[in-house]
Amino acid sequence: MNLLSGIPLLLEQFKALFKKNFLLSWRNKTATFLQLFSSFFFILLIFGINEAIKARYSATTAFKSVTDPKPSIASPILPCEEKFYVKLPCFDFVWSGNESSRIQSIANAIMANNPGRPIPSSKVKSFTSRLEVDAWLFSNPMQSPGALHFVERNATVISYGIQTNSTPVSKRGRYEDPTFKFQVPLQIAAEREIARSLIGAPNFSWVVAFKEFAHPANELFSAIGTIGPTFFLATAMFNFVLQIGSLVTEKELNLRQAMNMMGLYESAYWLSWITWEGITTLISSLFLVLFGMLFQFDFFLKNSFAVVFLLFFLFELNMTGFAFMLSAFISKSSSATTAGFFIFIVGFLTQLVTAFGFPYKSSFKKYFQIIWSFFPPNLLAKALDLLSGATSTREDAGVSWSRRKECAPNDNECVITINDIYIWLVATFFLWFVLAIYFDNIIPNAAGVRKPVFYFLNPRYWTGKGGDKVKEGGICSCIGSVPPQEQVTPDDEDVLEEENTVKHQIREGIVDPAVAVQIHGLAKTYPGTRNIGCCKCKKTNPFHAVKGLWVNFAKDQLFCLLGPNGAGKTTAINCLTGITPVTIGDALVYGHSIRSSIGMSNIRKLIGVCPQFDILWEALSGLEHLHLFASIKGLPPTSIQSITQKSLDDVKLTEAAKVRAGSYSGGMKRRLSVAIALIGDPKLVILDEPTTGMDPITRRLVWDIIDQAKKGCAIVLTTHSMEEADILSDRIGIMAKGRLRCIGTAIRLKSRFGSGFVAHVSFSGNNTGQSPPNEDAISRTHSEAVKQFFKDHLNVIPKEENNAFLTFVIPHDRESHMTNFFEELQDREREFGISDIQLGLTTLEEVFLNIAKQAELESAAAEGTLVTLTLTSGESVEIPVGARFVGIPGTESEENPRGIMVEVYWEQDDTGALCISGHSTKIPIPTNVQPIASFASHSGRFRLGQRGPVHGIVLDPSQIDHPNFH
Ligand SMILES: Nc1ncnc2c1ncn2[C@@H]1O[C@H](COP(=O)(O)OP(=O)(O)OP(=O)(O)O)[C@@H](O)[C@H]1O
Repeated sequence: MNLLSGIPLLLEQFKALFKKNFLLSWRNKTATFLQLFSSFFFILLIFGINEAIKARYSATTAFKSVTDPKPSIASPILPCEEKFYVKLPCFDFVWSGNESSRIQSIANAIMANNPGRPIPSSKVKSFTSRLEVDAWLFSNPMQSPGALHFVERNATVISYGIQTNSTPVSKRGRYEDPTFKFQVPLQIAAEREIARSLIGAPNFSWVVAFKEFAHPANELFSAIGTIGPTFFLATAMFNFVLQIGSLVTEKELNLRQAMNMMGLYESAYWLSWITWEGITTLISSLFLVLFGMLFQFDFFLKNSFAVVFLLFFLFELNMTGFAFMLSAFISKSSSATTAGFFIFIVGFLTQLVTAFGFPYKSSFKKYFQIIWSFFPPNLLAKALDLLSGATSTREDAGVSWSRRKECAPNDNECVITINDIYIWLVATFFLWFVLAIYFDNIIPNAAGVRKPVFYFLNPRYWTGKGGDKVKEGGICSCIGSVPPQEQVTPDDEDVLEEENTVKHQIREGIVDPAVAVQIHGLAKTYPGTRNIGCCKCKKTNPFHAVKGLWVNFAKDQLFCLLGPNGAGKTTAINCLTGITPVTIGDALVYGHSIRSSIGMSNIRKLIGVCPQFDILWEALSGLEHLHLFASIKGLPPTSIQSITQKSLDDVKLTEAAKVRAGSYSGGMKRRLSVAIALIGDPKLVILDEPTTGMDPITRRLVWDIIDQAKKGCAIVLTTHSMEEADILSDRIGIMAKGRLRCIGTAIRLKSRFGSGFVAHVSFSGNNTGQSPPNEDAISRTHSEAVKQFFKDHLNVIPKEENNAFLTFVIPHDRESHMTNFFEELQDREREFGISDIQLGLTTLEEVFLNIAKQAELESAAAEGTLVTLTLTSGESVEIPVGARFVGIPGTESEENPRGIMVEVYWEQDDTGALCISGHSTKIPIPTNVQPIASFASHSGRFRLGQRGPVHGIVLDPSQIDHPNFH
């Protein structure tokens, strides 16, 4: 099939990723709703606050246009109880000057002539002097709203003064104005009665009225200008948090890595995100402006639509770029909200500072303005200030599109215009976007790999001819020097032969057309790092995970890589897929080197990978996953539909094709991962534990699929299921401790590393142990006879036995006697009471365990790892992990001059580590058997009567040939 490449592939990938982004947003409706419509709630809130403030000032005419102001007549002296805050008993007024009878009569006239309410004398208090009044006011606060001080200068001059409590107080949202409520009535009454007294006309009078100026309605408070920056920043934060969350989730769940492995172009990835976010930003800004107009804010109605819309669009777009940049530093999607909250708080504070005039005033240095403008919320605050200033009064016309480059109407300083703010927002958006891509490259990805800090200075990077060299560890971590790996010649003849074949092919330049992947000397050392964190220094040691792998993977074959946990299988696979850089050596996949970036990009077109853990979007269906990965691989768009349908049929997911992967069972997810790996007929398929979590029926189905996929491609499979390896593989390699320990077909491995053949003899009759005593005795006789027969002919004793069956392990060296032996045994079946004889090779599991034990033994020898073997007889000895034959120190006697030994049985625990499961009966150590040299240093030190552990003597298994041990 011809796959797309170049620009058509880029476009196809872009379309598929854009669709994926759309589907993810569509499925996450609540988040998308908030992203698009959160502005409505904030505009509604601003509207509510605006209305509340207007209502608060409703008593004033400030918000109304007044052309013909109405006079208001000054009120009489009010009862003191009408003061908002007063202490009872209270006085309507107090006065001084009561030594003068004339003043006395003026005060009495004030009380008697108060319009509509003569004041009783109990509500008035008189004093001789002003000082006495002050003393009384001081000791009786809040008991009188005002005081009058009269002084009779001479017959024609009476002077007076007024004191009022001028502190304005409010009650239920209404302010009390002490001047108009108490001072003016007292003043009018005092002047009136003084005038009457001086001119001697008791009815002399005049009217005083007050009028405000005629004035247009004022927009005294601009809610948008004052609280708008904070609220619109909050609106943008919804987008911000969701964008960081989406980007980081793809990194965190290795989804991006999976797409990269399948050949995703970085450019398609970024382009799809920025386009999608650009569209959502455009729509949400449009809604914001429309909601503003709907609520009839002058800000939105008077300023040109284009001016306001462009401001919000560019601001939100800028915040998107900012989110992209920050996402490079965040590795957990759950941290997105924290990052968003932090930016909001910082933005809120800097906007507050901006609202106070910093730094957009001519008095501030230019560089303050430049630094301040790098943070988008500050630019928004300034723009909102300018635009709301341009609509602060009814007469202001706002900023039109053509006037965006001019100073805003009420901006006297004119340090920055709306157009300047647009330019800043666009420029910094590109800056954030470029930084986002840069940081994404130089900050370690999920596999701990990054590009060098100055990678962009390498011309080869831009020409696409390499320059994609990667590094391991963070920027702030010092990678220690990688210690060289010692070159070890394989012990195993097959592994050595494979190594020599590969070396020969390389030396002679032989290109074997049957070979799909040629791995030569591939080694991977995870470097030790020293991370300098905030308060601590984290140090890790270098670790040799793969120690020189030489192997060919043939076309049309399945190579199964087995090995205990931590053997280095996944590391080797990650090197092949380009996730992890190799330390030494190389691999050629269909001739393309994994060490070259061009080679790697060609390899990505050839491979399909089913990773160890399912890498799927919970919200996308199986069909959508296959469509996406088919497009990433570059399958022609016309064929995608039929190919994906077939893939789904193959893995029996047709019925669940449209169900979201999040609701798939573990087995269904694995099947989908296998289908993704096989889509587009890759030439090399890498399946890392593909059948984990599958039930036996589904597992068999997947085995069939894998078996069929072998045609035309090479498959590398890792598994912990020996049955799977046995059934599927053409060749098996078992790795342990980073090295290939054995290689060959399943039969070859069994015959070379298994302990031989397993014979299973079952007896007829009731052998359950419930049989009558005479029958029981007969079956015991049969059993003893068969045991003797095996002992006499093959020199083996049963490995397992009960009344119903006997199991014997027959070593390979007795293979020549077996034909005659079993013929005779079959002939004498009736005589021995045998119902069934089964003969088979030992299992792959046994081979695996033997190899694992051997590797553990080697590493224990190197590292000196010991475990305690407690014998059934009660003694304890320390033995290296994996040791099979162990001599017990201190058991030497005349009868057994070399002492006693046991065979130790090992099994693997849940974590794959070896642990002791039991031991054989004790037998004398044969004279020819020697301890293994590498363990001699701590073997056999007999400590009877001394402190400290007793170390067992590790004996060489190749020298032991005792029937008890087979
Ligand atoms: N990034 C890393 N840094 C340091 N050591 C690592 C890193 N990744 C893996 N290792 C170590 O390398 C060794 C091999 O790991 P690997 O995952 O390749 O084993 P495996 O054979 O695939 O095991 P499993 O069967 O459990 O998947 C392990 O000891 C592991 O701890």
